[in-house]
Amino acid sequence: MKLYRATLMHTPENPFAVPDALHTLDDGALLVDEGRILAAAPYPDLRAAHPRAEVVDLRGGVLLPGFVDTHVHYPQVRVLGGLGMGLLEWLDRNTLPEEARLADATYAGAVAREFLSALAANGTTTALVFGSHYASAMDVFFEEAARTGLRVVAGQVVSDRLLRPELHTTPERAYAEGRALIERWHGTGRALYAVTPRFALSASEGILDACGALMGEFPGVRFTSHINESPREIEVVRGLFPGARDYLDTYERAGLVTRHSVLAHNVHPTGRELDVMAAYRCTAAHCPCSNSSLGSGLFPLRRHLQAGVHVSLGTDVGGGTGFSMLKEGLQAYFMQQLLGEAGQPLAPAHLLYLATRAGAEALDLQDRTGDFGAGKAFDAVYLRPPEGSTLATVLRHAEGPERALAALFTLGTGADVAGVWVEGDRVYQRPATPSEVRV
Ligand SMILES: Nc1nc2[nH]cnc2c(=O)[nH]1
Ligand SMILES: [Zn+2]
Repeated sequence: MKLYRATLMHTPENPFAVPDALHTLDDGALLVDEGRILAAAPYPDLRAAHPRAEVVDLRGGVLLPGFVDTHVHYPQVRVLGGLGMGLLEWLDRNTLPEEARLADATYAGAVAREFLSALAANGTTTALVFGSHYASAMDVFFEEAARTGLRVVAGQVVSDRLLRPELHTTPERAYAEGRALIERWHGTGRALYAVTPRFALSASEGILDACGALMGEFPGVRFTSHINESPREIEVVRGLFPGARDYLDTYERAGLVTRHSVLAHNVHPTGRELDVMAAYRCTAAHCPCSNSSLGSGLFPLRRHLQAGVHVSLGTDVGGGTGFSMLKEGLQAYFMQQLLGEAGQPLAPAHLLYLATRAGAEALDLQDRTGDFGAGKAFDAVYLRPPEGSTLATVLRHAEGPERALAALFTLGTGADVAGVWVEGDRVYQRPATPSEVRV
């Protein structure tokens, strides 16, 4: 039994729905046994009740639930920073040539290790990972993920048109390879499988039906894809599916829109699409850095919330600008500010919820992770800025927890991540500098 003593902040409830959803404990503690949280309470109370528990002293920083990144591409870590292009040109010139290199499983293994260590180093403990087009690269990925201890929900990406020939498969092969991967990896350790057609633009009705067949046969499996990202992409999809009511319908008609579906972007939805997404209780994964970088547009968060659509956050590496969910939170805030009257004002509690609990809900993992409630796994990120940094100064002078949390999102980076745990296992520890005591 361990007591993690720290300033605690979490959002066990949805701040878009209830007031006072931000829970904080200044000198708090989590009582953890075998990776599970038994209690969150003021440190003196838990210490008195459990005098023999080992204390892990994390004072001087803030302990948050581990971040949940609901849209991030494993094969794209090496092509981050491809600026100056819109979505379709960026795919052709920057991204797909790299994705083709993952045909080599040794290359894929090196990329997987780089990708997973970047997730952990940024405090992400659970990720919905867009995979590779190659089944061999997915086996390598799941093996490496198991080694790190991170929670991953991931799947082979499938496409059968309009990319590069070496990235294309067939409906039959997509089904057979998907089935084998699900049987090998879904529910193995901390991994789950997500059926993942790249987007309707690169998927025929036949391959979407093959995806639907997998979803029908394996009810616990998740679904993810892209939707309504850029105006040009939407126009091409309209031409490819003349019978579809809209972009969502290309997935809906194949049985791919469910409570277990996470659709990335949705920057340009119609009213019907929002209503249908709300009815199925599926999620829109908002990727604000990617939308800014690729010039995709300003995400209509308020329209999503008004329609009742659940929204989570994703980094969209490599269309995005890195692995930091703090940066995504800040960029989400900026974009709502820029929308003026049409924007949704975001308080620090909203940013924390979007980066943690909302992602857990998107993946239907809210009983396991996303906040510090009793019974949840101890999945956590310890943010402790280096002495002398601007963030350390601002935190020291912050008037109250909301201001401290706002400072973490405004100024925090990967350099402030001092420790990360999944189910009580430490998956990242910042290398000690000479002036720093290890935690
Ligand atoms: N942002 C983004 N959008 C996509 N649409 C289809 N593929 C991709 C991708 O790799 N990144
Ligand atoms: Zn993406």
